[in-house]
Amino acid sequence: MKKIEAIIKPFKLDDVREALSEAGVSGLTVTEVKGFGRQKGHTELYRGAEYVVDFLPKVKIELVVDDKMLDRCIEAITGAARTGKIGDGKIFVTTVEQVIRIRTGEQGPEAI
Ligand SMILES: Nc1ncnc2c1ncn2[C@@H]1O[C@H](COP(=O)(O)OP(=O)(O)OP(=O)(O)O)[C@@H](O)[C@H]1O
Repeated sequence: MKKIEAIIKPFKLDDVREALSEAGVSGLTVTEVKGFGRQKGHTELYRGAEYVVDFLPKVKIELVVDDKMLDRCIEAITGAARTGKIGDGKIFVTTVEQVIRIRTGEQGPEAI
């Protein structure tokens, strides 16, 4: 099982959610976040050190999927979230050891 964390532009959330639903995703978590990448966010010099003084609002989508769904989900997110302009975001993928559905006690891919 894999966890996908995607940081996207907030106005792309509906498109990404729709694309992921079409890809067969059954659940996800969305959080409003702030951040900066290589090109956005301003830096300031203060006593010789650089400080970040500006964070841009972004949306973080988290979903855990079966391994065989991973590529399809990444394609859905990149296809729906891309504008081609800077700040389109990033996708991080990590391995998930266990998933438990609290109501039933199911574990593993069945619990996703
Ligand atoms: N290495 C990172 N770790 C954690 N979050 C990150 C990282 N890089 C980017 N982010 C998050 O992703 C958001 C979007 O990143 P962004 O698209 O600006 O990255 P970038 O590398 O500058 O890409 P681009 O060249 O397309 O602008 C950031 O605002 C931040 O929240």
